[in-house]
Amino acid sequence: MIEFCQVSASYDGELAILRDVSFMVSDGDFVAFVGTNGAGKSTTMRLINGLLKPTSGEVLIDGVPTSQLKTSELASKVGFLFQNPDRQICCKTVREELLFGFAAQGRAGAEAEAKVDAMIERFGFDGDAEPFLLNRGTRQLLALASIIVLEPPIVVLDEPTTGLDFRECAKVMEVVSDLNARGTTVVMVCHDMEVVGDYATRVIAMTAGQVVADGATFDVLRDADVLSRAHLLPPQIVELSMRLAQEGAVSPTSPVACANTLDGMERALAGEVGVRGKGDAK
Ligand SMILES: Nc1ncnc2c1ncn2[C@@H]1O[C@H](COP(=O)(O)OP(=O)(O)OP(=O)(O)O)[C@@H](O)[C@H]1O
Repeated sequence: MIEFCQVSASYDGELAILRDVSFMVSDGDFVAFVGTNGAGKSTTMRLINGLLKPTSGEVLIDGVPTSQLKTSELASKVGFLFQNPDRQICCKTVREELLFGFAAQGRAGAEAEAKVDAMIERFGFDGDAEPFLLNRGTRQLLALASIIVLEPPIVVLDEPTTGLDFRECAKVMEVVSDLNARGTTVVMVCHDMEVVGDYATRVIAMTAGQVVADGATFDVLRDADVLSRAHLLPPQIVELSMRLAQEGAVSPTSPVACANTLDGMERALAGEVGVRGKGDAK
C-alpha cells in the first residue's frame, strides 16, 4: 500500500513542486497519474520510490515512511521504470541486464538464473544480444522485464508508452496488464488517454503540484471541469459519446451517451438501432 499524507516536496528546498498532496493506493490497484507537463507527476513517482523525500508530510510504503527505509529495502518493494529505458539499461548483454537487479539486491544465484531464463523465454529475447543494438520498443520491454523479474509488489512506470508505435505500446501494456491481473500494484504516469482508458481502473489528475481529481477512470475522464482544469482531452469514444449527448442527438442517460469503449459504443449503437427498428416497424 502507498500512502501520501499531506506531502509537499521541493528540489531546491525553497520552491514547492508538490503542495499538500494526499492519496492512498491499495494493493492490486492500477492507477494512472495524468495532467499537463510540469504538473508534478514524475516528482510524485520519485517520492514513491524514495529518490526524493518530502519536505513536509509523509510518504508511506506498507505503513513505513520512505524516510525510514533504506534504498535497498525500497527497491525490493517498488520497481521503477524510467521514462527513457536508456537511463536504466547498463549491461553488455540482455542476460546480464536481467541478472543485474538480483546482484544489486544480493540475490544472485541459481534461483535468479532460473527466473531470468524464464523471462528470456517469455519475452522471446536473445540473451546474448547487446541491449543498445535493440530497437526502442524492445529496449523498453527489456527495461520493464528487468524490473518485473525481481517480482516487486509495486511497479511505478513513468510514461511507459512514450516513443513507442502502436504495436510496441500494446505489447508493453499487455505485460503491465497481466502483471496487475496477477496482483501487482501498478502506478503509471501517462499522457495517452486512450491507454489510460484501456488499462487503468483509477485516475489521479494533477495540476500545478496538486491533486485535482481522484476516482474511477471514466468518472474522472468524463468530468468536464476536471478535463478543463487539468487540460485533458478524454479518449475519443468518451469525447464522441459526451458530444452526442451535449448536442441532444441522444439522451444523456442513454447507453450511447455513457459508452466509454469502442465495444461499449458498438453495443450501445446496436441497441439503439434495434430500438429504432422496432419503433419503425410499428
Ligand atoms: N530535477 C529537478 N530539479 C529541479 N526542478 C525539477 C526537477 N525535475 C522536475 N523539476 C520541476 O518540477 C516541476 C514538476 O515536474 P515533473 O517532472 O514532476 O512534472 P510532470 O507532471 O511529470 O511533467 P511531464 O509530464 O513534463 O513529465 C516542473 O516545474 C519541473 O521543472
